[in-house]
Amino acid sequence: MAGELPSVEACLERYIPASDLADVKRILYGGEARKLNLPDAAVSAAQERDFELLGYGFDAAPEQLRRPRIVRVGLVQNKIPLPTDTAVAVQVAALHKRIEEIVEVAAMCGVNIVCFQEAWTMPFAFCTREKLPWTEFAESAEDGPTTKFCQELAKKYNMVVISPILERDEIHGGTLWNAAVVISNSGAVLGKSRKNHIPRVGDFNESTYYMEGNTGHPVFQTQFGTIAVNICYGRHHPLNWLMYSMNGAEIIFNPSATIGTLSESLWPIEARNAAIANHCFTCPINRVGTEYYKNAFTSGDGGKAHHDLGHFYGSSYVAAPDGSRTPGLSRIYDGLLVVEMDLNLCRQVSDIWNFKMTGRYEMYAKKLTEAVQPYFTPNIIRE
Ligand SMILES: NC(=O)NCCC(=O)O
Repeated sequence: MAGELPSVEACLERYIPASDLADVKRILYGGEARKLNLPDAAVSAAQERDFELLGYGFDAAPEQLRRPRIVRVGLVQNKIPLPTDTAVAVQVAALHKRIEEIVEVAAMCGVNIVCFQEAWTMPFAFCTREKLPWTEFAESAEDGPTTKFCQELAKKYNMVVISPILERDEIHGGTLWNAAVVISNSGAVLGKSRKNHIPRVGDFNESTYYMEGNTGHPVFQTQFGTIAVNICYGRHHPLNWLMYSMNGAEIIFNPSATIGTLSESLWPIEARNAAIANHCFTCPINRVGTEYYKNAFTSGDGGKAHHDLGHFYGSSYVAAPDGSRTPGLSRIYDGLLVVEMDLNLCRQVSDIWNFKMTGRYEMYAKKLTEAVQPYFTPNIIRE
């Protein structure tokens, strides 16, 4: 979008004096992330295919009894390639094609686990409150065309694929869900994780389409690490992150769709804080671009009807358990962020900070059990 700042990091690089830049990065990002050497073929393919390609690495200290557990994750952010009034099947096919060309580059970069953005096969059309044609984008998580497409990618590239889609569950009355399908590198569907928290903010009218998820906090044991998916608005709920961590997640992906005016100042904080609080890696991903709808819609606030939800600001990044983080991908371009991580860092940081040992979970569990009762009285001490 014309006039949008391409990237905060590029701005810092350009305007902070060289003598101060290392300190600024240490304070803002927890240090200068190690740059990955990505293959020339991948760099030129990304250029030809018109997307940004960045690579960083997080290291852990060598241990005597455990070998390093190195994994490469790939975070994909993209615009919708076609106008929102193009035929549904044509839009889906164009998105499959776009993702295929990005995943091919991810494979060249040695990515083991790739994750796409929330509802990646469609425009984020829930703002409109119209049912058709948007509900036609919904597919079976188990054997829909997008899952089949991702299974082929997973087998071809020996890669775990996380595919967040609008799910139609035919077995339960054709209900709709916002779900992430997790496909093993063998090509088998490992399972799905449904979005637990549905936004009721601004034009994010998702509650018109689907309900809060009923799959809890599943964690998937893959060949490359133990992973979970906390979809978008769940990012604002610290206990949601905690529960994935309680189930043993070492990497929590956060595929999202969110806009500048609402959440951009929260974006660098929430997932990074979750990585710190839970001794794990977190991977927030956001789409890019502004999606235009032919029929105007209102926000129910007396304001003018409008044709778009706002600017999706990308800025996908990875945060590590020690609180350091990579720079973000661009705010406006499609991109692939490749991040190498040694999962041994999770336990190493846990042994330093001990949040799992010092957390007073019993006390919280007891009080929360009381607090959700209708006749709860808060413990306020007055004079
Ligand atoms: N997709 C979604 O849940 N967006 C809500 C806005 C936000 O969480 O920033």
